[in-house]
Amino acid sequence: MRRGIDLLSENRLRLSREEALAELRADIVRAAYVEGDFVFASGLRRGYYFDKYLFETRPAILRRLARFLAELVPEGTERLVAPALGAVALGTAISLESGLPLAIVRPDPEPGSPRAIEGELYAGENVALIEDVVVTGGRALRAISRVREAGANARHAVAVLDRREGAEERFAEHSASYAYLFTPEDLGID
Ligand SMILES: O=P(O)(O)OC[C@H]1O[C@H](OP(=O)(O)OP(=O)(O)O)[C@H](O)[C@@H]1O
Ligand SMILES: O=C(O)c1cc(=O)[nH]c(=O)[nH]1
Repeated sequence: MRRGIDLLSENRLRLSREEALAELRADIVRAAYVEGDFVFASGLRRGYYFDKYLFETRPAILRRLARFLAELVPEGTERLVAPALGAVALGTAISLESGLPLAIVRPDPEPGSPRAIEGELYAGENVALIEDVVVTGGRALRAISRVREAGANARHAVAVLDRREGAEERFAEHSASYAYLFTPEDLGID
C-alpha cells in the first residue's frame, strides 16, 4: 500500500506545477463535490457542497494540498492555527510540510468549558489561519478573534476553496490578508 503511494508521488514529480494543480483540482471535485439542497452552517442555502472531510481524509489529496497551501503561508509566519474540526487535518498536513507549529481553536467554547485554543500560542507571534472551505468567512474570523484575544498577530488566512460569498471583503474589513487555492470557477463549477 505504502509503496503504491510512493510510486504515485514519484510520477507526480514529473508533472509541471500547472499540471499538478490541474490534477489536484480534478481529484478534489471527484472526491468531494456533491449536488443537492444544502443549508450551510452560516444559514446560506445553496445547490452544491464541497464535503471537506472527503478531501481532507485522503492522503494522496491531503499531501498535495499541503504542498500548495504551504506556499501561500506568508514569510515571517511563526505558527499555524486551525479551527476545529474540519481544518485540523489540513493544518496538521501544512504543519508537517512547512515545519511550522500548529495550534487548534475550539469552535465557540462556552464559559467554563475547555480552553479556546489548544497547543501553544504566544503573545506577539505571527499566525496564519488555515481553513478548508470558506463560505462567509465567519468561522475563520471567529478563530482570528480568539487568536487576537490571546495577544498573537493573526493577519493572514489561507484556504483550499473560497466559495465567492464575500469572505474576501470581510477578511479585509478585519485587517487580515487572505489567499486561497481554488474558487468554484477554477473547479469548473458555477
Ligand atoms: O465561511 P463560513 O460561512 O464560516 O463557513 C465555512 C465553515 O463551515 C464549515 O465547517 P463546519 O460548520 O462544517 O464545521 P466542522 O469543521 O466542525 O465540521 C467549513 O469547514 C468552514 O469551517
Ligand atoms: O458552509 C459550510 O458548512 C460548508 C460549505 C461547503 O461547501 N463545504 C463544507 O465543508 N462546509
